[in-house]
Amino acid sequence: MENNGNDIPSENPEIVAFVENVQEMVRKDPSCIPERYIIKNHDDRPKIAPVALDVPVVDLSLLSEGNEEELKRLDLACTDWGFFQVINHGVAQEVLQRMKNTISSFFELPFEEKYKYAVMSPNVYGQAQSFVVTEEQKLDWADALLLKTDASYLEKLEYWPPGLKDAIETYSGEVNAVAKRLLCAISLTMGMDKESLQDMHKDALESLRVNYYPTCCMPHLVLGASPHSDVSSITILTQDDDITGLQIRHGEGWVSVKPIPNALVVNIGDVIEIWSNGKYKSIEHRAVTNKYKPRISVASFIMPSLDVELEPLDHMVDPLNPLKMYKKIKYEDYVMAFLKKKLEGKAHTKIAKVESL
Ligand SMILES: O=C(O)CCC(=O)C(=O)O
Ligand SMILES: [Fe+2]
Repeated sequence: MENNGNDIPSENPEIVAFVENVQEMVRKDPSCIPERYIIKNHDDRPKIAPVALDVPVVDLSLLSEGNEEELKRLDLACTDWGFFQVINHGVAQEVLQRMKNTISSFFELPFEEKYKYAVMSPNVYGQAQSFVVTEEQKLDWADALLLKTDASYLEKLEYWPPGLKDAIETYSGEVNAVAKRLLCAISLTMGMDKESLQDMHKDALESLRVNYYPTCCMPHLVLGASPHSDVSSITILTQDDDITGLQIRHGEGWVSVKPIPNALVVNIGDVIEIWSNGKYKSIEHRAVTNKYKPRISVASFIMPSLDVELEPLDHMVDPLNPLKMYKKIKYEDYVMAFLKKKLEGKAHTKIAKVESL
């Protein structure tokens, strides 16, 4: 492993993730882009202004009232896009703003301060990729702070960077409430009782990933986040209002998710794709960088408990969708397999796919 002074020693040789801190690298020399970040294949390089289409927007207050038209909009969004922006979600603008400000302040701290959180398992701060499995593997132009935010970890606040505690606790409490309301609406659109998905998230896990994408002098050569789908049930994302960075696969190409101020971006994760037998899509997405301004995004992953056995729900295997696309797999095994591989689009979903498909 190359040592440039930012390497974080790790007891675990498997974790070579903390090779370099991108923010520090850019601070020292904004014109330097090491080989390991440059995407060789031209087709995989990001197009900064791809297809101009807007992802669907849904109104959570209407969904929670059971508005039929809005539920239909949600159903289409989950089927055709796998992504949607949520407005009227009830999270106060101040809560979102405080979260973003607090995160910005954290990333402005000297490296040595942030570094203290690098090895404080279960939370980590460091290079954005959790597992870098080969020396050749391309690295993402990003740093990340990973925090477990479900009830069992909220008690272990000593792991949390001071100053972030209050903002994150308030924010994740509110996001949790949004998640519950969304799970109710999605239960309905999947033809189940309102409480069904919530019941399937007893002892749910939740983790929060704060992504920090430093500026890059040649944004067309690197990716902030490599294409991947999330292993969650749903992911709820807050992003900077004035920078477009998230792109999702749609049709033949990539579509930018243009921020709507104070809206939350939600995507269907692999768990709901499996439960719905592929009707709802866990769509590949990636993040691009820019020359002008660092970008922050905060992703909350809502996940079932690790001992849940995933497989398509019986009623989702219907005459329209008669073949089971996924076999039974324990969620823990699914997540572990994901973590051991480098991010490669939807390659990790293969472990749950029925072979003949
Ligand atoms: O920064 C973004 O917009 C995307 C982040 C993301 O996909 C993730 O953290 O899983
Ligand atoms: Fe993601």
